[in-house]
Amino acid sequence: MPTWIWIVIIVAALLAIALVVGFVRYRRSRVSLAPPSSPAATGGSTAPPVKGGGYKAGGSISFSTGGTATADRPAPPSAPVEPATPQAPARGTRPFPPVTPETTDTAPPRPTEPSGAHPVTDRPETDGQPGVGDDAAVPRDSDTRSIVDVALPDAPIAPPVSKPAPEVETAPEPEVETPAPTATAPAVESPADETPVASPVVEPAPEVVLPPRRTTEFPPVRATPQGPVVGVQPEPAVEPVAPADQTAVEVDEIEPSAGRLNRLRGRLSRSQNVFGQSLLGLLGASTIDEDSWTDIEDTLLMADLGAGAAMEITDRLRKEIAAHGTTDAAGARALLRRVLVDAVGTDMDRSVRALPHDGRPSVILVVGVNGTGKTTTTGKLARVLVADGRDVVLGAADTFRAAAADQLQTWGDRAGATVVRSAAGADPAAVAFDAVKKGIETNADAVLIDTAGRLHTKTGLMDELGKVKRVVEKQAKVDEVLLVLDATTGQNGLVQATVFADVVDITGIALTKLDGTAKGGIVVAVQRALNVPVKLVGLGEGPDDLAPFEPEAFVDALLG
Ligand SMILES: Nc1nc2c(ncn2[C@@H]2O[C@H](COP(=O)(O)OP(=O)(O)OP(=O)(O)O)[C@@H](O)[C@H]2O)c(=O)[nH]1
Repeated sequence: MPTWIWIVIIVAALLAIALVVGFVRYRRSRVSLAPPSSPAATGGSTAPPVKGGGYKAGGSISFSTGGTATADRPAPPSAPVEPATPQAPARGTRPFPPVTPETTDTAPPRPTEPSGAHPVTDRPETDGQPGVGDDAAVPRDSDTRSIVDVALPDAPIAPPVSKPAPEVETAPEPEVETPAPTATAPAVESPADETPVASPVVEPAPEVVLPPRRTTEFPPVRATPQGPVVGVQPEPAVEPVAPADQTAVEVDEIEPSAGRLNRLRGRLSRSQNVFGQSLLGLLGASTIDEDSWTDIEDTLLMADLGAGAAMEITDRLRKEIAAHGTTDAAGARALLRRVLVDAVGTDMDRSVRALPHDGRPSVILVVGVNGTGKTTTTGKLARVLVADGRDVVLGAADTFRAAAADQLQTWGDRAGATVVRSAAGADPAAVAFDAVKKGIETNADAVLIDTAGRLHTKTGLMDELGKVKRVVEKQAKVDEVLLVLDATTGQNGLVQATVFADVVDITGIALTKLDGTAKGGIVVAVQRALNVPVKLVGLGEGPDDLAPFEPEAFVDALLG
């Protein structure tokens, strides 16, 4: 036979082999899912369809003591930690979606911004990226945006709060007569110079009115003339203190924290179902091909999981479906649930270190960018503690925004917690010091310190938070540094979170406004970026809309 015939035969044979191999590989990359006609038809698949999808976490917020254990970092998440900069995927086939500056785009002009303009426009070097001190939401510096504007949901009449009425106290004599520094520019000081300046504490004396009455709104906070000044009066930077008229305040009935999540059922699923339904829609298709996997990864990215997590979840889901030979939508859904729960992490200590130890109150610093919900979360947490029978002192160390102390005062009054505050513009560290001092003197269980986040430079933030922490630790250990993050700001919030983590040792995250976003994947992203667990989630503006974060309930709500 001539040579050319042999060559033709060999080439034809090679082509045939290549075709067969290509077809087999193509078939393997497709996963066919079809609804089972019967259990037998599905090989006895037992995964039941998940119903409801509401946030059904059964537990209450769990508290623990700090003490020596608090020096330890929480256990790392099961998944590997991504680099701190979320825009730089560790490995990836697609670039991370650009950060959408939706907040800065849509935020109205800030009338009370000191410079008269948004800081982003002031800082061209940021290239439009958010920075420390940028508002997470529409700025609310005016007195018109405080908790007094928030309507409370109807609450059933509950038994009276069985806490003793806090004593009416006069402001203590300041221990140090050194002039207080003005708060506009906290100076970097050596530890030796950080003897806190006793601020002119305006001690509220919440009057407990028994029996408690059903209330649906906070009474307006009425300004009263400034009381006599004790000690050295710091320069008021914004406006004089307008303490609440205590006689007008009633103590709320507070819902017990246990079981309250039933009331929040559905809040999360309503906002997140876009994400969950998209994923389930893709997985429920009759075939899942390469394009489907790409769409699944994109959906995870759009939910703000971060590039690394989105790719890992997609890869693992793909492998699991292939390994289990899953051929039905319910089975694929069960696998998706398991993969997502693992990504969120079930082995992290999510208890809030709010219980006293060593004969001293626990101290919790609440930090975060302004507008994220720090004051609200501080107030909500105080309510949970008080409902659990704890004595709580609140420190209004957010002295930057004039209304912040009033807002916290209202939360404290309504919950029956003591509030330590000072004039606007006072040294936040002095207020924090006074609050802890008060907590120790009154044998309180927990001192929650609300701090300001409006600092336009990392150095300023470091100076202020660092000083607050150091000054507090002259008296008691800081057991928990709770970073409050606004879930609606997504990756923007994540950038700011990493800055805070550089400044203080964050021990827990409170993710607020999860009721208003479909980007619940930020839970995974922020845990990976900071290596710190999400401990609390805010699911509404109501006073009891704070819930413990429970991975499985959260994922169930995502999947609707
Ligand atoms: N929907 C919703 N709104 C929330 C939640 N948490 C807080 N908010 C609202 O977010 C807004 C800002 O809350 P604040 O507690 O004042 O925020 P902040 O971080 O203390 O702000 P600054 O004092 O300016 O630093 C308020 O209108 C709150 O009612 C939440 O979980 N869900």
